[in-house]
Amino acid sequence: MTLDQIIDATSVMPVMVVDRPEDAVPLARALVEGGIRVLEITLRTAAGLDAVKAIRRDVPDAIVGVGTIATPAQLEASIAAGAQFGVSPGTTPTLLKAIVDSKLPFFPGVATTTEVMQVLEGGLTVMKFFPAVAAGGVKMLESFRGPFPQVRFCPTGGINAQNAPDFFKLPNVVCVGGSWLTPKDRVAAGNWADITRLAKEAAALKP
Ligand SMILES: O=C(O)C(=O)C[C@H](O)[C@H](O)COP(=O)(O)O
Repeated sequence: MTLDQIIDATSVMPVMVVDRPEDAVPLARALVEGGIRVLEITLRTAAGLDAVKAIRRDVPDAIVGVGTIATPAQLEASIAAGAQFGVSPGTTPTLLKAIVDSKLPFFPGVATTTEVMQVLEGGLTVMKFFPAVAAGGVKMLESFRGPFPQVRFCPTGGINAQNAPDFFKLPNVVCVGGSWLTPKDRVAAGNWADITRLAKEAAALKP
């Protein structure tokens, strides 16, 4: 899959923190049922890569990416687990080189103009803007448009159903990411119906 195909399939990208491996497949199914197919599984928990493998195997309609990739070794492990794309919170020169070499569709994280320029040096023009609200939110992305009209962003961090529409109004926003679709208490309780409801609401946010 190409990065553009992934972008076309997404509007809100759920940032999933999977604590219990057995939650991965039902959680992914609940999101897909609600119309959210492009999923980011973070490496914040030990279960992350096993969750990717399980969802790739059992939820064929999902498009599965790995988030929180911070090192080339994590990138390699993500590809081995079946990641269809990657996401990082920030971008070091070492990680950028590994991303470019791997050819894996990727949303490298940036929060400043210098970081945007460093990622552009690697030839990548789609970036995760993180932490979106704390780093300047809508105003910052509007300001990025002047010097970087070719760059498209997936803002993540502090975004929810209330403020997401403000981001979708920006021409340089292709999707938004967030953890609000997968509240910890709902996942812990196995309340998949509620997750499907949140996914349906989120899927309707992008005009
Ligand atoms: O773990 C990662 O890979 C990250 O980069 C951070 C997440 O994308 C944000 O923490 C999600 O933000 P919230 O929606 O505000 O919870």
